[in-house]
Amino acid sequence: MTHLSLSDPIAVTDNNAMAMPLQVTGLTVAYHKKPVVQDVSFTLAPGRLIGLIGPNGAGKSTLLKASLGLVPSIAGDVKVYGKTYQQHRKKIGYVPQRESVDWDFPTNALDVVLMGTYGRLGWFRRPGKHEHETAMECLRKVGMADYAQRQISQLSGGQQQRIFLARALAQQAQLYLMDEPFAGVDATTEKAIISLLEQLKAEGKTVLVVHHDLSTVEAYFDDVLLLNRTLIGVGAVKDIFNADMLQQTYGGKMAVLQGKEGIVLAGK
Ligand SMILES: Nc1ncnc2c1ncn2[C@@H]1O[C@H](COP(=O)(O)OP(=O)(O)OP(=O)(O)O)[C@@H](O)[C@H]1O
Repeated sequence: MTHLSLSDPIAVTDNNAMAMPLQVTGLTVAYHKKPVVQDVSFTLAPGRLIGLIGPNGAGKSTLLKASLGLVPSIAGDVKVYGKTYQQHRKKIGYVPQRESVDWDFPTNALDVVLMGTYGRLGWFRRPGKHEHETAMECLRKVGMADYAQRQISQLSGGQQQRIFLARALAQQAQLYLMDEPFAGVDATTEKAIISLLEQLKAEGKTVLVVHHDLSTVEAYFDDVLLLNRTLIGVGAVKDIFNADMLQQTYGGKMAVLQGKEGIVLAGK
């Protein structure tokens, strides 16, 4: 029998070397027995910005929440870098819808961003100097350093959105799931957010973004997921973001017009 000494190289077989950031297979989620996401399967590749597109009530938020284990699924499987969400929790950063949060909670902006560092700290360790510096750096990146001590209830909607992004950045995740980060923000904030997303992509991270403005999809994203309870399509924007696929996604609710400036939706 041979024994390894401490100086021997240890061969590690990494079964997950090729594991993708997010792999969803046959996912079905129901509220009160009514399926709102049905048999959805897709894989997200590393270093991509992906738009999750679909009409109101299509199941976009539910799909994100189910991927994170925040709502139970009744069928299917979700793998994050080849493992369960619980095993790779630290690799995912989640930006929920702004309305889903109690902004009257008495805390300041810096503390909200510090919460992003908790996952890396583990139990019983309080954030120290290093975590404070990380949180301040993230606030700087979203242009909110001057508001660090401000109560979150006293921030505007767009500023709250930036704080959420800073918190996600502080998590130093590999995969980000963002629920409408552009909702209710002005043009300057929108530009700041998109340049942040591009930075994350340049670092090899994957960002899935629920997005409603069809006129910016081609400019912002590499890929799209088209959802209306079932998955209508997934792929590169240039391949599947077209009037025909959008008609299938939005159904009779909208007329999809191909204008000079891109896709235009008109209510019927
Ligand atoms: N907690 C819940 N309990 C019961 N039904 C729910 C719950 N959350 C969402 N739903 C329903 O599930 C469906 C999908 O909702 P979801 O919020 O995932 O859609 P969405 O695509 O994100 O919509 P929007 O674009 O309007 O934000 C909707 O019909 C909604 O009413």
